[in-house]
Parts: sequence; C-alpha cells; structure tokens
Amino acid sequence: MDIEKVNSMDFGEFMDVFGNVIERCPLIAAAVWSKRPFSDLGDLEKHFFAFIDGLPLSGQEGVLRCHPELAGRELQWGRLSAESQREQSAAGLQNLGAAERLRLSELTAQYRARFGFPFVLAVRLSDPAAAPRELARRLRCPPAQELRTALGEVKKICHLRLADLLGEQP
Ligand SMILES: NC(=O)NC1=NC(=O)NC1=O
Repeated sequence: MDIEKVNSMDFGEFMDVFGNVIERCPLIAAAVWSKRPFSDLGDLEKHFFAFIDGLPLSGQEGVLRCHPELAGRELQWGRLSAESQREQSAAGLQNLGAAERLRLSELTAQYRARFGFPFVLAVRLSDPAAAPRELARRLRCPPAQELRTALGEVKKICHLRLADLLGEQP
C-alpha cells in the first residue's frame, strides 16, 4: 500500500487499516486521520508518536494499560488482537515451558504492582528469551524513566505495524 492510497482513505477505511497500530487505542488513529495528507510512512508515524507525546501522564499510562501482558492469560485464551497474537506467538511466547511462564508471570505481576501498567516490550525486536532479564532490569528503574522506556516500546511496535501495513522494510 502506498501513501497516496492512505491519503485517499475515508475515515472508516483509515480506521479499518490503522485502528490498532497502537494496541487497543483506536482514538489515536482517529485523531491522526485529521492530519492527512501524509508525505510518507515517516510522516504518518510522526503523527502517531506526537499524539502519544502530547498526552497527559494519565493518558500515557492509559495507553500502556491497553496493552496485553506478555504471555499472559489473553495469549493462553486466544483473546489477543490479531497483531499481538502474531507478535507474541512469533516470539515463541506461546511455547514457554511451565517454569518460564511462571517466572514471567511473577515478574509481570511485580512490574504492574510497581508501575501501575503492564510491561511492554516490542518482542519482534528483542530476543524473547531475554524478556525476563529485561523485565527484571526495568523493574528497578525509577517510575518516570520506566514510563519513557515503555512508551518507547509502544512506538517500536507502532513502527513495525505501520511498516507491515505499508509494505516497507521495518
Ligand atoms: N505487553 C507487551 O509487550 N505486549 C506486546 N508486545 C508486542 O510486541 N506485542 C504485544 O502484544
């Protein structure tokens, strides 16, 4: 899909395609539609990122809270969005051993208890086996710093999803 096609989309088409590039936050795509025409993928992405950066703290935390846990119940029960399902299963999170799954769930529970939002990691860009180690490292970060790190992961996921949709190299 090229950027001219994107610019020609009406609101419904745009939402059908881009509504979930930020996981379970269609409001962001609905707002970004107003910014058309977009010059290229980078311009489209810039508007998604700018919306997130312009949110108040409560809104930024809300974006993170819309993300499913890594290898959590929603993955077990097949309740993930198509995009998350693809990402998490491609990262092998569906095939964790019982001990690995328990370790990850313990760490994600500690993380959520400390920060008030789930641990978000762009699993397509990281070694999934390193997720527990990365989670344990980030668990020790100051809240303000961790919020920035987590939003950075949301942006990486957004970039990958947009690149997929526009048929570009991520
Ligand atoms: N909590 C998460 O990090 N979730 C996810 N990361 C991805 O890359 N896809 C997800 O669903």
